Amino acid sequence: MKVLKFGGTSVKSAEMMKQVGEIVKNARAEGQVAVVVSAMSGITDQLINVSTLASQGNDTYQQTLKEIEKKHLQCIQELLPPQHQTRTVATIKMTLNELEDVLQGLFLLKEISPKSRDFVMSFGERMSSAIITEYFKTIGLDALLADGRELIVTDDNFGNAVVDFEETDKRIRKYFSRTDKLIVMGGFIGATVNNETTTLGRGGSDYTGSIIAAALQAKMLEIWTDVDGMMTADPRKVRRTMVLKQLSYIEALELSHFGAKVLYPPSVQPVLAKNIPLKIKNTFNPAAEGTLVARESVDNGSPIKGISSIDTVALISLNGSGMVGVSGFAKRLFSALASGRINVILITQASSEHSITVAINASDAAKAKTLIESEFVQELKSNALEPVVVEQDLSILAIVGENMRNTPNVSGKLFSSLGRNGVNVRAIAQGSSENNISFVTQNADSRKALNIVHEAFFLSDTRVLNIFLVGVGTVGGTLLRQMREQQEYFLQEYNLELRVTGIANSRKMWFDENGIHLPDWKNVLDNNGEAMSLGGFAGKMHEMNLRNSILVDCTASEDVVDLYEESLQRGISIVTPNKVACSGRYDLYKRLKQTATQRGAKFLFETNVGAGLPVIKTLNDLTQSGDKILKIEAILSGTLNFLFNEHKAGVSFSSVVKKAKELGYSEPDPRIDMNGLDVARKILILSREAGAKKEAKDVVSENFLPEECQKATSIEDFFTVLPKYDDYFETIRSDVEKAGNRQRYVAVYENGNLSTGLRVVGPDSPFYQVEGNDNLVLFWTERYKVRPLIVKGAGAGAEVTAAGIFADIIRIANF
Ligand SMILES: NC(=O)C1=CN([C@@H]2O[C@H](COP(=O)(O)OP(=O)(O)OC[C@H]3O[C@@H](n4cnc5c(N)ncnc54)[C@H](OP(=O)(O)O)[C@@H]3O)[C@@H](O)[C@H]2O)C=CC1
Ligand SMILES: N[C@@H](CC=O)C(=O)O
Repeated sequence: MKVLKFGGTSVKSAEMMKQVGEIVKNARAEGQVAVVVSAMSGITDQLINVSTLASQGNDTYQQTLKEIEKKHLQCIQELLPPQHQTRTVATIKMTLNELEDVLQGLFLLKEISPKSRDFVMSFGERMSSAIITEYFKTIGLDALLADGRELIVTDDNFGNAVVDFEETDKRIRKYFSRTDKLIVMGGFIGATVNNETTTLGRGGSDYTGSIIAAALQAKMLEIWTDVDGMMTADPRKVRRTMVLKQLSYIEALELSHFGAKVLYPPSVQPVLAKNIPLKIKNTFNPAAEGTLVARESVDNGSPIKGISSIDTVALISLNGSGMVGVSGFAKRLFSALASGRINVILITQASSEHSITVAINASDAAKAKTLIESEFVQELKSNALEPVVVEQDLSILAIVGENMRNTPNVSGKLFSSLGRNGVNVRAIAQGSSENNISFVTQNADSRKALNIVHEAFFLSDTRVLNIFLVGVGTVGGTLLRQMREQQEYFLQEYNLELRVTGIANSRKMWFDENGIHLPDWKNVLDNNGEAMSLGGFAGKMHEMNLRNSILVDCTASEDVVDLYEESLQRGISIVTPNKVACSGRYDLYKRLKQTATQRGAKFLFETNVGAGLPVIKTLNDLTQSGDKILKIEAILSGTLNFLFNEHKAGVSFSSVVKKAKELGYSEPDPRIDMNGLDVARKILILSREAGAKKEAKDVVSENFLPEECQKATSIEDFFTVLPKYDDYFETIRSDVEKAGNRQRYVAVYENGNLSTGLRVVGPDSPFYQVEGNDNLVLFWTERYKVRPLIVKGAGAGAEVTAAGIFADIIRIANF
């Protein structure tokens, strides 16, 4: 004997009932079958609605009643051949007349009891089972309709009736022993010994199937629904979920308790007790393998089987020194909650015994608080207890799996992945069975947390980086092109998905949680983008709340820097070539680094010095390995070096400056290169990274830009003024060249002193042969005392800078 239970979506229409007919026919061909059906999808809610409206004296219930009738009659018309329709239509009409009478009674009395509500709710299953039984007969199945109320005996706890298994099993066995026919019955409903209709709780049709299967010692219970099986997580909230092939009863129970709606939790118990396998199958896709629930858990390559969540949770905490060492507090707390029939979902108590926290349904919070306050009225008055604390807008997430038992580092992996992404955990519970670790987070973090944990346990070989890029100019635009070219490579070779989820320039911003199609970013931003505001950008990025988020700042703006601290606080990493933050006030630089460390986020700015060259990394490697920096001497401006190398006889200085801008070497405003500010910022950053507590004012900096150029009102204006000084620069250049020397702009950090300035260097200087837009950095250290450690190469340009930013982004993936 096999018991097949079909849910509401499986019988929602004539078309679906035909599909059910096919499935049942195939099963029947292999042996004895019993079928349990739910009400047609949506009908139970409509029945609750009509009963509420009627009991409120609102006659619009009649309208909904008509809709219920229409849906069933239409189904009959589409499903049954004409000669079978009359009898079934008559049955349904009679049933609906009975319902109408009951509703009329509720309307007149203006009241409803749990008992009459159960009676009204029973009509959904009664009608769907009657229709499908008739249909089965038309396709050659020897179907016989059974009424659940004659077989399932319960107490009178209406709405959630408790089954009398002894009597129920007896009746089921007797009923089935009298016939070989295909028994069809509506699930969800039962009756008391006095024949009062009861219901078994929402989702109770699964339970009916399980009760029948257990009573008949069936070889299998199949739950046919609208998904391919139990998933590793809710697919509406998590992408790339997987169907679980096999679960143990315990795992299925744990997952369904914590919100996986595929299975109604009580339905596991009867089949578990009889060791009857349960299979979850998809009526819409019968070929899919489904999920088998059996005694044994299988190894699926992960210590956990799934993650589930409940999003309507409140925490209630009882704190106070009066609890310490005093027995009976917990008992009184739980008795108070039980007296209000309040279900406790999670419990935590600190070993100091100073506090107990329970998680309950949010809708019970006010009632729970009142009950607790009245139970502990004396202790609260005497301050032995602090006022009861209620926290709302919370979610519980649970990871579930029998293989967690005795597997070290499951909780380590769970909480470190959450911590790295800035998800705060409010409460934790793990049973000693180690089947489940539950934790409480803010509602706003629930979806993100699900994705983080899912990725950590099921997609450990695949990671997603969600990138929010502000600044899509010379460097940012090149970065987008490089990422587009490498996206496929990272996915294939490293299972790393680079998803650009937000972009902005100073005018427009655009977001796409699924990743912006990079070949089109410009069009999309220009044509679809909304007006840019930094508050709006940050707000949207925080609202999206995606795991592994990175804010990439490719502007030269001070305002964008204002976004860093809150982003890091929220666990969003920062990658930037913008030097403003690290060369601004020392306390901001320090705070950003500390916040990143505290929040498990990264703050990476390798391209602040030397563009794509590994200057900061080299310095960090030296200091972290215990070396001591004695001196840093460096050419740090690619633009200035380019100017000194390309300015030749017959080539005007101003034309070379223009070229440096066109080639993307200079700052958006080239005066920042030429007045020495860019180099001053870089040497300041290196000194800070070497451990010095320095401010911008500590850098003695030489500006060789004529005052009129400096004072130009705009960049355009600057380029108009600059040619006036071509002769001035040419005189300096030719004098230096005549003497066999070259000009260089050199920064030095030594003995705590910082300076930058022009130098005339001869062929014996290491700076003489630094070509094009190259940088050269000499690190003199305790270990590199005789000859310095040298970093050399292109120190400016969009390609190398974007590559350095890209490398920082990838470093985050590799942490
Ligand atoms: N070029 C190089 O070799 C190197 C550059 N860097 C640094 O890279 C950064 C970017 O330089 P680069 O690409 O040349 O500059 P660009 O001027 O070409 O691009 C700047 C981008 O930032 C946008 N932007 C400016 N202000 C804001 C704002 N407040 N909000 C949103 N977007 C803004 C601009 O938008 P819009 O177009 O609308 O104005 C533009 O998209 C600079 O900090 C520079 O110091 C670092 C190392 C090397
Ligand atoms: N403008 C800078 C670019 C990198 O910071 C330079 O020329 O070095």
